[in-house]
Amino acid sequence: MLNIGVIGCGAIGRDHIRRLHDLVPGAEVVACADYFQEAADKVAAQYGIRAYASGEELIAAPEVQAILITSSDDSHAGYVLEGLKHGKYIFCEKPLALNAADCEKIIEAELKHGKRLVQVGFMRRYDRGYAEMKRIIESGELGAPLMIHACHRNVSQGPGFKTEMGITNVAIHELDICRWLLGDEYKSAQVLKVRQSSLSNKGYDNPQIVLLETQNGCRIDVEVQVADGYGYDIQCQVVCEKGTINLPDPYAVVKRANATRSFPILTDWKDRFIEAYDIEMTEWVKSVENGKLTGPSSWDGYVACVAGDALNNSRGKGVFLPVETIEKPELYR
Ligand SMILES: NC(=O)c1ccc[n+]([C@@H]2O[C@H](COP(=O)([O-])OP(=O)(O)OC[C@H]3O[C@@H](n4cnc5c(N)ncnc54)[C@H](O)[C@@H]3O)[C@@H](O)[C@H]2O)c1
Ligand SMILES: O[C@H]1[C@H](O)[C@@H](O)[C@H](O)[C@@H](O)[C@H]1O
Repeated sequence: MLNIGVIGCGAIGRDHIRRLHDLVPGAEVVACADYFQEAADKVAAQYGIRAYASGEELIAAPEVQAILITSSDDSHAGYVLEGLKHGKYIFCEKPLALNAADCEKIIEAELKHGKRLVQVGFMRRYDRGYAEMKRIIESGELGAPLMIHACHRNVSQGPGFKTEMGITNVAIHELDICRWLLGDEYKSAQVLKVRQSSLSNKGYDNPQIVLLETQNGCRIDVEVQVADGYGYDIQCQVVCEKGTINLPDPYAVVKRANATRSFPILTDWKDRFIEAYDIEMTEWVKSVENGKLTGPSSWDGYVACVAGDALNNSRGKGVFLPVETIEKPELYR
């Protein structure tokens, strides 16, 4: 059994605890912590586990063999570095950090262990639709990929949302999945402010358009809507030389009534990617037990943040900025 401690008992923290407890073989959640003690106490009472007073105490606890970080974005890098100090396996929800500089510190600390200890929560890599798209691209049957048109639409945002988070919190998924699908790296990036939705009247840009160019010359555009008012809608089309590949919509029953065919659109990431999260957690636990992580690495978390930095720095400038990484260490090749 892998004894796991979870830092962050909010929406996804509780969802991952449920799946680790109910579904994932070989996993046991033994501890939790949250900035708000009541949140941790509630989860601890529900599962009969120990609530620690801080993330740091949980990380240091001898009973905790592996750490799951599901606290807010700005706390990730600090907890990952703390976990690495203790040489523990860490699953960190996306983003790995708020910027590339913090990711570099994580890479440096992980390299000292000579093995991978960190996995990043880019769960789309475990989604059946994206996996099949990658298989088709790699088979070469449609020729070279030329372009990706994608969109990432959320229903609404809570208080405190900022324009930059449209990149670091939201589009970060596309920044990972596009390079993974294409097997290519980014060359330059630019974010555009376009005509604003009246639903965005809360102090942040909505929509924004993310533009990327890859080293092989592919062009990528991602529409980022953080408040679309209608549903959680993730779309992706890869245009290849001899055809196109589309991410399937999630399963939905079609209703025929009142001279209309209709089907529901999901509103929550929890439901949209439920299968991907299940597979992600199962594979993570298996790979920790085998002593060899196989999922998205600190390097992947870093590259997404390098592109994210370029995008956020480009805002309002009207130019593409270069996406430049450090040399890729052998550990991540
Ligand atoms: N992979 C995905 O699709 C996915 C989906 C949802 C959320 N996430 C990521 O997971 C994280 C949590 O998201 P959420 O939707 O559950 O948010 P949330 O606000 O519902 O929960 C965050 C929890 O972390 C706690 N917290 C905040 N700062 C903390 C700190 N310094 N130490 C300990 N606890 C702290 C909060 O009190 C809260 O209970 C975010 O980083 C988010 O980007 C990823
Ligand atoms: O934290 C969430 C999560 O990562 C979702 O997958 C994403 O679609 C949302 O935009 C983001 O706020």
